[in-house]
Amino acid sequence: MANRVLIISAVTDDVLALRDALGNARDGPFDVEDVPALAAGVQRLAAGGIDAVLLNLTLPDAQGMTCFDRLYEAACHIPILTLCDLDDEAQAKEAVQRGAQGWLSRGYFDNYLVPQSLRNVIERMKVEQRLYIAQTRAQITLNSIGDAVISVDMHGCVDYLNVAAERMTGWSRDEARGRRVDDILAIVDNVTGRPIPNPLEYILRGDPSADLADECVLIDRQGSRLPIEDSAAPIHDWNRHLVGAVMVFRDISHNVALTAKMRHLAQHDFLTNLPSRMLLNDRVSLAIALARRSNAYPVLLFLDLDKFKHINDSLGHGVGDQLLQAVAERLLACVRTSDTVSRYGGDEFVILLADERHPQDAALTAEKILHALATPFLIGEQELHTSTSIGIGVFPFDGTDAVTLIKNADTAMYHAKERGRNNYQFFHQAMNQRAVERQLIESNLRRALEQSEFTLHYQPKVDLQNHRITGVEALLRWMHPEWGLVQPERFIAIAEECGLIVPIGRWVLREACLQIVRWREASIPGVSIAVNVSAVEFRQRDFFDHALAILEETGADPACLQLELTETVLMRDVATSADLLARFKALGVKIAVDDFGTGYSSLSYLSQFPIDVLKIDQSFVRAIDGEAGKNGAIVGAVIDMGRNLHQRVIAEGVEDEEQLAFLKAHECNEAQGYLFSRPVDAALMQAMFGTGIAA
Ligand SMILES: Nc1nc2c(ncn2[C@@H]2O[C@@H]3COP(=O)(O)O[C@H]4[C@@H](O)[C@H](n5cnc6c(=O)[nH]c(N)nc65)O[C@@H]4COP(=O)(O)O[C@H]3[C@H]2O)c(=O)[nH]1
Repeated sequence: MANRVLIISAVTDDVLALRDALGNARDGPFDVEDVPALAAGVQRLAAGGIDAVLLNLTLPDAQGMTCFDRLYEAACHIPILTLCDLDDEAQAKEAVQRGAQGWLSRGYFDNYLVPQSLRNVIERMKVEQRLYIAQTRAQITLNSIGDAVISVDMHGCVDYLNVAAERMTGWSRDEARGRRVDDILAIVDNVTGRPIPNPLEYILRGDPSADLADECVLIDRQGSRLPIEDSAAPIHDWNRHLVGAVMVFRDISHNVALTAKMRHLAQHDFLTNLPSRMLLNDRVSLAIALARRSNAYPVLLFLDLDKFKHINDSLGHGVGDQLLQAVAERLLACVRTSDTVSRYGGDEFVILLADERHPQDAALTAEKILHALATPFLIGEQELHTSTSIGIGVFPFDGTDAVTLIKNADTAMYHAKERGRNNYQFFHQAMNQRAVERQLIESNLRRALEQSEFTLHYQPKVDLQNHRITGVEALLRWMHPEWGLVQPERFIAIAEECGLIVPIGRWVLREACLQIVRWREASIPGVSIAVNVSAVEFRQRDFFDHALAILEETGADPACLQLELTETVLMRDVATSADLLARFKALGVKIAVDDFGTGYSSLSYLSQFPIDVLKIDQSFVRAIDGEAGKNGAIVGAVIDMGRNLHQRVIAEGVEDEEQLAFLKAHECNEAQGYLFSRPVDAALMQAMFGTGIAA
């Protein structure tokens, strides 16, 4: 099929032959003024299937060139040939530059160019144009994608870079072209930092399956490091011969940063930013593995803040959190950067001294920590005092794996707590016996209720003006069939931890109410019995309902029942406590604040509760040391405060006459202690009501 060529010519004679040769062409003559019409015509014809446009380049000046521009524009997608004099090659080249896809010498026509040759030229030009379009499209695509593309020839020399590759390597296409690819970028393994051969080399060597590093880093012209993900593929010619390779890579710094952030979050404590329990385990395992090959003795310090719960409960979690952050900072300042300070949970911290050469040196670090935490913390307006108990476990003596080592350091920490807090203890095997005993007590406690192994003892409270018994405190005793009498100090805390305190507390309350009724029936009416209520019990939603049911069921007079709660328990949730106390008050039940002076309660809050009795903690009473002493001053102040708030003040743990004299001198209302009587069983107590108190 013949090609359809549009011939546009200002002078017709030199293209007439061509027109004749092609048979189906259209032509001029045309003038400059005709250009707009021609442009419209070209466009129309282009849509109708013109194969090529032949322009006669005889318009010499700038104005003429502008005309050509318009026509090229109108003939978009159609190959444009330019006809010119051989002598005026420069002019023809300019036309090509402006958009013509080729040019023909007028000499062709003078020599009677055969139509077939012209058709070949047109066909070639059409192919070239298609190639041009495809190439342009590929070029635009390659430059608009975010991935970098570099291709090399068979010698590994760069022959192409897209814009992203220019940006990421720091080399422009012109600068890079012809250089070896290794000169313009280096790739190293992100983990080992060792250079990795460029994947293009594998391809050129015919080894596309070679193992490439998962995490690699590109080093650019300036030496900056950029994490990348790459892939490479061979380039073949039409004979399927390898002629080069292309590498595509992308900047994954954002992903790497995100992954690192997520890993950090997973491995660190949100509040203090210290390594979490999980990361600590890894570090301990690693330290143990390294220690096996060196002379190191990794040491673990297990820390628990003393009385942190009091601070958290009475001053709120916000203050507690800030204190933990401040403690974390001080701990970090006590160790080397190669050591690990981790938050193990709540108020527990574990420190790994990974490279200790002399295990006994851990004692120095422990002392440093005790000293660092001894300075009060200023949180907002509050000056807070805390201390810590530290357990120390040393590899390999106290455990040869992370779990055992941490567990034993924890056990040693408990031992430090039992030793009066604010001290450190190295682990030794005997401590494990203590842990075993805890376990044993817990399992036996479960049985004790069903087997009726509990009983209540009573300790009298004495009016200091007339030495009359004003009431008693009920104190739980556990008669174990094999172990004999077990004191509350050995089992109450364990019962609280495992939740058994709830059924045990209900038993105590029922038994105390039954005793109120029994004494009433024995003609000793109006004996007030104080019952200890632990935090776990008080927090039970149905605590009030159960207490009410017990009062109703036993028929005990609520006015004879007194609930003893520590200030910490009351301050935990002030609104709920106030509500609950108001409900008990409405029944006629009395409220006493136990262990007063040991918590952090704000007096303004305390004054909001309907409290009948303040019980001064026995630690203050025991240390009454004369008017000038600090504890004496505290006891005196509490007595004054209770009097002003119209509350009765009871001093606990009164053991000697000197204490009694001091309390009397300060007009303390009541006292309780061995000076008057130890806790005794109900029968002995009943006898005491008849005979009175000796002291
Ligand atoms: N050194 C000395 N100690 C004196 C003196 N006078 C009384 N004590 C002891 O001090 C403790 C006073 O009870 P607490 O402070 O409520 O402290 C009680 C209380 O917190 C808890 N507890 C006892 N019974 C119960 C109970 O039924 N329920 C709950 N939740 N806790 C109880 O166990 C703690 C210890 O009870 P106990 O061993 O019976 O110890 C009693 C009592 O025997 C004294 O002059 N000198």
